[in-house]
Amino acid sequence: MTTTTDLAIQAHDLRCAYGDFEAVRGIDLEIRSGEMFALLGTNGAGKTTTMETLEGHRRASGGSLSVLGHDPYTERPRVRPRLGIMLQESGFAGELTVVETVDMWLALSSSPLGEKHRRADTVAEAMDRLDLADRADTRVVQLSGGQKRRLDLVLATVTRPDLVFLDEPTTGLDPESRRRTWDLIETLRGSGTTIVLTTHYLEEAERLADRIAIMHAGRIAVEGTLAELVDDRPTQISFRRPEGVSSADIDRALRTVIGPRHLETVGRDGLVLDVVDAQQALVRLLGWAESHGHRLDNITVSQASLSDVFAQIAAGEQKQEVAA
Ligand SMILES: Nc1ncnc2c1ncn2[C@@H]1O[C@H](COP(=O)(O)OP(=O)(O)OP(=O)(O)O)[C@@H](O)[C@H]1O
Repeated sequence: MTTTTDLAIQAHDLRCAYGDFEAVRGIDLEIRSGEMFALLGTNGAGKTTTMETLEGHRRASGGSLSVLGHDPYTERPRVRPRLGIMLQESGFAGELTVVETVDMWLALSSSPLGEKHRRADTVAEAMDRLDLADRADTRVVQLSGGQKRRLDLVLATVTRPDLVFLDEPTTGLDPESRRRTWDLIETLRGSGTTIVLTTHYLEEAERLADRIAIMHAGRIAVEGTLAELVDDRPTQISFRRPEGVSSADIDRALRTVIGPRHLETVGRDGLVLDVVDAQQALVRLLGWAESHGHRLDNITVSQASLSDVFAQIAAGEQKQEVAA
């Protein structure tokens, strides 16, 4: 059982409004200490508003919220020193060098890492971790987009916060930089830091997050581990219709032998079956082909993914728009 003290963030019926418009419409969140939690959502779902409220930048318009045991808005001085925040857009002074920027950030932050010698060690270590050591004396204005993003991450984590908010940490990075950033985020989590992440890259959430919530229209549509989110979704088996077998014949045979949840023809002769038990369906499919002397080409089996879950939520959105 999770006790309240294990929770870094606890929200109940949290609401956030812009004037009369309620952007966040009553969400419940329980994020455990040391957990990596991904907050995803369709466009305009309310992720940024939620993050800003959790960070203490915005006052909730309803419900209750506790971050590290305090109200992040009214008790900001108690919460802020323990937070690291990586924003989507950083406002660095371009004329400062990388090391000056990190040093100034530490000096301004209310973190306990105040002493000068410890500060120097911390800056060097952080820059090293993020492959920015050879850019220490480069002016920020001269950094590439990817290097700026890594500097954002240095600033969010250099004070060794208990709770870090990462807002789209790998947007604009090439695949190699993205992978390196993922490694760093995993190292951060390994050190016991609680991390709340937003991202538009679903594979990023799949790879990094312990639990995932997908928001839609101000509410949390689904929430759980990746396995919980995809578990009751069908697996897809696809293959090419064997030569000499008509669509009607194969349709009849597959419905009898496998009984798929859904059967679809793709293109001229591609077939896609949604099945619940992939192993059983495959055995039956191959048995049927063998016994009838058919050859099945291009067989693929694909497990349901986060993108299927996301697509279904987004499709619900389109239906609502049409109905509206
Ligand atoms: N300052 C504001 N004033 C009025 N409405 C706002 C304001 N900021 C955001 N909204 C609205 O609140 C809703 C949620 O916006 P929010 O930026 O939190 O969504 P999001 O999930 O981060 O979206 P996206 O992924 O598209 O960036 C949207 O309908 C948006 O238009």
